[in-house]
Amino acid sequence: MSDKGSTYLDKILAAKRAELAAPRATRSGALTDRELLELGARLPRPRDFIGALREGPRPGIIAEFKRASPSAGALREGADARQIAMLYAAGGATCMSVLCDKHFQGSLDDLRTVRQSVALPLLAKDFILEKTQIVEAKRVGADCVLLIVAALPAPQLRNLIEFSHSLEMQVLCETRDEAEIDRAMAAGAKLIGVNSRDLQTFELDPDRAAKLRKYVPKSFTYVAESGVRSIDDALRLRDSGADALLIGSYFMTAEHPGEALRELVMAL
Ligand SMILES: O=P(O)(O)OC[C@@H](O)[C@@H](O)c1c[nH]c2ccccc12
Repeated sequence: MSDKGSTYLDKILAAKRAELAAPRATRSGALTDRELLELGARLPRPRDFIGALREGPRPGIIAEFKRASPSAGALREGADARQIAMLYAAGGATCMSVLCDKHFQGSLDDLRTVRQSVALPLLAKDFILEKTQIVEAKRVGADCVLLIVAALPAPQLRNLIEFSHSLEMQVLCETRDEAEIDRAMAAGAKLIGVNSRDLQTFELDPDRAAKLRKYVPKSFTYVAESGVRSIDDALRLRDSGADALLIGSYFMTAEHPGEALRELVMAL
């Protein structure tokens, strides 16, 4: 891909900025920081996403609802968020992730549907650039939000982490190298993800999450994100010391997503 040097991530972020700049129907669109905090604080208290990963069997599985991806196209025709969520819960997922961005054919409505269907802690998987998005994610029932280090300058990253924490929401801070891991930890993240897929090119480096494990102290919770395509892949990541595995496509493309998940959980 990459016309004129712009990457997948650049394009998705540009689209997200345009979306955020457009007049919004939601109530939180034009609020001050203080009003946002007040609004967000009144919403129901989130579940303990990190606690579930640390207390459950290791590694915990964060099973992702993902209709499509820019690199692979549609993963599951007509995927139903409620049905998949119930299969994931019954199959033994520790937590769930729901893709909310339109480039993945996702939406906040999917997250709301999943929240109404299962009691698992939920991650809002979106490209978050501002506080309104965190309040909106909380409003539809997210317990944790994704913040991508490569998408956020350091002060903004710290600010969004603090804001999430003040709403009692947790943050999965996504990184791709040692420098980004350092930035995530310095910004106050407790849950650190390493994405084995490069969001600039969507290329997969299957060993990345295992290789970078050593840069994150055990007091943090470490998530290996993307690229699990077999039970062997999951076992390798377990053996590298990942606390949790974030898996989408493998389950979404399985004939029986709940069975594929159950088999994987049994093997770990
Ligand atoms: O489908 P996979 O390879 O199992 O990957 C899941 C998840 O890690 C991936 O969807 C993801 C990780 N970080 C992201 C950031 C934005 C969008 C998507 C992602």
